[in-house]
Amino acid sequence: MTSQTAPVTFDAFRTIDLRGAKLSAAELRAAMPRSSAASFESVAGRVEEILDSVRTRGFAALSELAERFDGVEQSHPRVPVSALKQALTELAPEVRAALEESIERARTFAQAQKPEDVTVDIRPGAVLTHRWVPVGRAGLYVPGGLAVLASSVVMNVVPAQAAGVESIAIASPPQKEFGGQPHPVILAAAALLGIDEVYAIGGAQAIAAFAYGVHGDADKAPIEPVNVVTGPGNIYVATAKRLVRGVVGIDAEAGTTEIAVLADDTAQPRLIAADLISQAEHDPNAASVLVTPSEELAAAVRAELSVQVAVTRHRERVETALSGPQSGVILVNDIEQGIAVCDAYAAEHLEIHTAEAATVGARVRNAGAVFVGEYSPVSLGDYCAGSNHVLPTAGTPAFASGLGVHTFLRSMQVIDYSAEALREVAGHVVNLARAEDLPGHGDAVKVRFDQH
Ligand SMILES: NC(=O)c1ccc[n+]([C@@H]2O[C@H](COP(=O)([O-])OP(=O)(O)OC[C@H]3O[C@@H](n4cnc5c(N)ncnc54)[C@H](O)[C@@H]3O)[C@@H](O)[C@H]2O)c1
Ligand SMILES: N[C@H](CO)Cc1c[nH]c[nH+]1
Ligand SMILES: [Zn+2]
Repeated sequence: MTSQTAPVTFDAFRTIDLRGAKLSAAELRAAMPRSSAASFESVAGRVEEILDSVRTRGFAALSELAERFDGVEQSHPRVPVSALKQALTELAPEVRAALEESIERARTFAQAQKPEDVTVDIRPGAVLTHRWVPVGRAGLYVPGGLAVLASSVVMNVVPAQAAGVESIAIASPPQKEFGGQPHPVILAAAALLGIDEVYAIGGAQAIAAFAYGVHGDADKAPIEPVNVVTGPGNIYVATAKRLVRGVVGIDAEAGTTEIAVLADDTAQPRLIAADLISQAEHDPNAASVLVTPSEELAAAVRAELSVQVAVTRHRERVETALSGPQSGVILVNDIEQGIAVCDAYAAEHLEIHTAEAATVGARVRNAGAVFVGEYSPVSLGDYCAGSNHVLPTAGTPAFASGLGVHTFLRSMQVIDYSAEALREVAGHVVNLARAEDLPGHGDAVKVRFDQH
């Protein structure tokens, strides 16, 4: 293990020492570093108010919220198609080339994810099909607060298109310096993917507009409600998605970014520090966590953080994120306990920097995505791996999945029995209906075979 030595170490990156601790599953989960500042509970009340105001007052509420949160005046949030075309024309060639590469890789992976329909002859003449159907309309959120994430256009749109969604709309916050439109690279990415329905709406209000729709009038074209809302965002966006779930489907609560790194003494502190910083720069509430049995590595990563944080572009944001209660080093006895800790934490991104990294990675159950070895950094997945960067956060990777083609598909069972096939099983249907005291069910089968 080599490292530049630094005069000071990043002491604000705190330690949780779990070596020797005998904790139940619930105690282990409770010991994980989490922020209460950016939690569902802390913002749910305010987000509910925003959702209600958009649901009940439509465009008037959207325009007030755009002024309050984004500092722009807005009469209608729809971005003209001409602005999308112009943004694409003016897109820097190297950014266009990078977006095209990102699209190409994401599309290859998305196409391969498409599930096949399954048809089974349960008995002669009794045919069942498990059919996959794309949702009709999807609303995709693209962040544009602290950073404008044009890459999230690719991550949202590509799987929706691969699934066959017919109607796709995008929302992203209005930017004051761009006349109240979303950032031009976001518009260009949408145009590159052939999307022409884009709204300059940010935060929880965008999720509300998609979930409930917005009524139009003589001057204002409506925003049609969608079936599924997807995409990443800050705590307001993630909370809004949880609250509208049920009115619409959602991908996952893809909220404030997290990275966990599981590492042993074969790891390079310089790379780990860079990766922790790369995700901390998303948000002051972002979480960067190192899980290791090596005190020496932990000290070396702290020293590297001191060096690298001092010169990073978003230093203040990164320092806040790294020194928050959601970040730090977790010391464990060995990699075995490290895996248990990573499963309890359930990070959005988990990097494995250990000997036999692929074998260790394969043993992890709970993570949004696993990045194996030192040449698979999260930044690669953020832009160009081909995998999707819209991933569950805040412990939800224990049950939720990242964005993919499946997000935009639902399955439907198709039942097709012939007369003979129904006759064969009719007695069992009648008997089960009788057992449930629902004889009408049995009669609905018998009537088909009654002589008139
Ligand atoms: N999990 C993932 O897959 C993933 C991927 C990319 C980014 N992210 C996360 O997305 C987030 C992007 O956040 P962002 O803020 O930069 O952009 P954003 O677009 O998510 O949020 C900006 C909007 O937040 C709203 N807002 C701001 N302050 C508010 C307040 N006090 N009350 C109510 N609403 C308010 C405003 O409407 C604003 O338009 C980051 O937290 C980043 O870590 C997550
Ligand atoms: N790391 C983010 C997911 O949490 C995705 C992203 C987009 N651009 C840069 N990073
Ligand atoms: Zn990122």
